[in-house]
Amino acid sequence: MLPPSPPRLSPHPSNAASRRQVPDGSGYSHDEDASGGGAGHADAGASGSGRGREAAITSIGQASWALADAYVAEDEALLRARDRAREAGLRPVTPTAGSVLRLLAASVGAKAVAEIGTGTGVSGIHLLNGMRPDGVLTTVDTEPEYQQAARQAFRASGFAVNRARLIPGPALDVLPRLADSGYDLVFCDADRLEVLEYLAESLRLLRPGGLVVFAGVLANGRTVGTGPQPTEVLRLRELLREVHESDVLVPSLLPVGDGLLCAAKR
Ligand SMILES: C[S@@+](CC[C@H](N)C(=O)[O-])C[C@H]1O[C@@H](n2cnc3c(N)ncnc32)[C@H](O)[C@@H]1O
Repeated sequence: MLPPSPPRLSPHPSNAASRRQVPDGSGYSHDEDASGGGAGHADAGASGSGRGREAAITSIGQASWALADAYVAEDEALLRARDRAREAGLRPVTPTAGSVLRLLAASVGAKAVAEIGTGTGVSGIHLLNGMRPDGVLTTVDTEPEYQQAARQAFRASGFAVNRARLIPGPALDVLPRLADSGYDLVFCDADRLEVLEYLAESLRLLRPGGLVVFAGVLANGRTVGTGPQPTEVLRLRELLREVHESDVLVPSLLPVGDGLLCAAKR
């Protein structure tokens, strides 16, 4: 059965597509051109055949993902930050992934969160929304102009200036300066080639019971793809293996957005 169409939950016009966007589990990342026929395109005329059944399932999947993203109801400040990310060619977390970050931050009662990859502040706002009212987000990015946009977005969302510490610079230079066991949650969303180093740093930064979260671990399906893959995909596979085999981590791989790998530190 198709999920109910939610008139009050329909995506904001700036999320809904001027381009046609296919919610296929990678949220807003997957654009389809106006001629249709993309990988996730439902073929209503083919019902009854195997292909038709598959198309119907895909269509239900798309509707479900659209509902999940729309359910979050992002406010104006978040939508503006999202627009700025799009203009900058960045790929922020999807609304659903953002809501998971908010949930996780709230679940651990996060007072201190470290974020690698500020972007224009989309994930940062979701994290701040879940953190304790006196919590501080420490967020690192190589690009000062993205951080300036994020600073404005945090202000527009109503967060006091002292709720966010924005540190410009390469993550692997900045992270060693952050305190051991000083963080409740570490969110990694920067350079996929460095994910193994981010994991090592996260284990040092997290208190016992803290959470580490990696965005984009499915790499648009390439992580499970066959054939030769770029180095960043090989790194992501190593990350998945390392987290899975770790004695100190309790992991879960959520097929949300482009894949959220979450793990609690024992
Ligand atoms: C996908 S965007 C982050 C999006 C953001 N988390 C959000 O959801 O709004 C990745 C960001 O990582 C930053 N970045 C890339 N390599 C980095 C590095 N080595 N150290 C710190 N930041 C880096 C980029 O400048 C970019 O802003």
